[in-house]
Amino acid sequence: MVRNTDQTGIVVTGVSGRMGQTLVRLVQDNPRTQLCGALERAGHAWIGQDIGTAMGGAALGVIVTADAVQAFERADAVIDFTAPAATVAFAQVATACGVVHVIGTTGMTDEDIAAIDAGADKSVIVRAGNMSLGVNLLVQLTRQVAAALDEDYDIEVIEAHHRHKVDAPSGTALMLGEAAAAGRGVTLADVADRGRDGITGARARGDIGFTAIRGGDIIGEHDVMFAADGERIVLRHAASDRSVFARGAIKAALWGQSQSPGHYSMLDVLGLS
Ligand SMILES: NC(=O)C1=CN([C@@H]2O[C@H](COP(=O)(O)OP(=O)(O)OC[C@H]3O[C@@H](n4cnc5c(N)ncnc54)[C@H](OP(=O)(O)O)[C@@H]3O)[C@@H](O)[C@H]2O)C=CC1
Ligand SMILES: O=C(O)C1=N[C@H](C(=O)O)C[C@H](O)C1
Repeated sequence: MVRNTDQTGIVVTGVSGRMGQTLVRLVQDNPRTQLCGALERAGHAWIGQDIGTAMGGAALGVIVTADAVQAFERADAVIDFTAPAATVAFAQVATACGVVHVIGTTGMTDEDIAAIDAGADKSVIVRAGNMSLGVNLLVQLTRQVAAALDEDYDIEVIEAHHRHKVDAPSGTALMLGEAAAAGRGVTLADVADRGRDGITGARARGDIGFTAIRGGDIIGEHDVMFAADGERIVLRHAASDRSVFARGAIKAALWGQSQSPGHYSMLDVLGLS
């Protein structure tokens, strides 16, 4: 693969995954980006194969590798939708190689995020539980509606995803919960009600509740409900194609090229912060 210096060179991690394959296609289709690396975990069946043929199409001239250092060294950005442990490890390599790290991985602990942020004084990190324009607008709307309504309105975040998803609540649900809490001027950790089961007692005033549905091939649906006596407001986003997340991630990788080191969100990328 010969690097085209007119294009932003992108490495995609977890290339055999749902988001990995979507990203490979969209990076390849975007005239401003060049796929210059394809990563999978050591021992994966795709290692050593051309990513295009591994995905069932034409060869793209990029061989799937488990060597992150070698892949990141010749890139401008890495787009990473994998798993928390992998993302923490990739963050160290991205910082060492000076590439923009766009992180879509969810389910991270506070310790994982602190480990990733350790590199933010030296490199550009863009992380968001949801990279779509629609959800980031929904985040802003949620904050505004929560600020306008008092605690007579019970806030519930309801999310639905495919049967393979391993983390709950979703990263998006947590973003929406944070936005609702910020609108109310409270800390989410103090008011979050997650995983009701059994004799839970009545709902506490001011709580923000979470419900996770898992089934079939649902790509990602999120409702924020404000329920009061006599009326209900529901803000809703439904994704019907993973390309909405991939397009946002590519936008972040391009935007990150002209930023100073730091930890950014998709709201920054979209000018909504
Ligand atoms: N922020 C956003 O907008 C979005 C975020 N996501 C998040 O992205 C993540 C991935 O989602 P999805 O694509 O559906 O999941 P998949 O399970 O389909 O894909 C994850 C990929 O990462 C690979 N992987 C895991 N560990 C490593 C490693 N150490 N090195 C290299 N590759 C590794 C997996 O390989 P293997 O199969 O061998 O484990 C797999 O190919 C999830 O956290 C999800 O919540 C998803 C959509 C949108
Ligand atoms: O795992 C997924 O699929 C998705 N994960 C993200 C999340 O946890 O919110 C974003 C999107 O909803 C799809």
